[in-house]
Amino acid sequence: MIGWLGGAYLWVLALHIISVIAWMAGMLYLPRLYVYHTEAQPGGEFSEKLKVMERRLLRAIINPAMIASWTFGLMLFLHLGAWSMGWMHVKLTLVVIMSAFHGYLSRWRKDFERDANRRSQTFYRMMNEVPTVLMIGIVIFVVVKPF
Ligand code: HEM
Repeated sequence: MIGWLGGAYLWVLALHIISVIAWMAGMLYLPRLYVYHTEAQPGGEFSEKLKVMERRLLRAIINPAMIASWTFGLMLFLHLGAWSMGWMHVKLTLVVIMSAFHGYLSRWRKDFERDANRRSQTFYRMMNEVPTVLMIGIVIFVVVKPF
């Protein structure tokens, strides 16, 4: 499989970076909406507006962008034969944690949807930092390739 993308490699890399930017934009913003949501009166106008924003952000941007990031990323992975690269193992581990965090964001959205959130604002403020830290690690491993 190594080199199978041929001249399309750079196009796939560009598509990977574009989809990763969209995924990260949503992952960085959604927990911030949850911070605001803890301040809203359940059933009130602000809360209902936040529910629509959260649902659209997750379904229209974050979910498709994650699928595209994985698809293009795995194409690059096969092209490079990246299983032999140490940095790639660390990057993939961090990306798997990012994907699991995506799953938690989705679960928490459903709690807000049902007016059933019981987590505090402090909790969401802390969770808000998780994708930032993961993203910094991923970019350092993929660009600097420390090992
Ligand atoms: C979803 C699963 C992912 C897979 C399987 C994957 C895999 C890859 C592979 C194999 C490359 C090519 C590396 C090279 O050309 O040297 C790459 C490039 C890149 N990836 Fe990912 N990636 C994923 C997600 C992410 C995420 C979440 C980020 C950022 C938060 C990211 C950021 C980058 C960047 C910035 C590059 C360009 C590096 C360069 O050309 O120097 N990737 N990725």
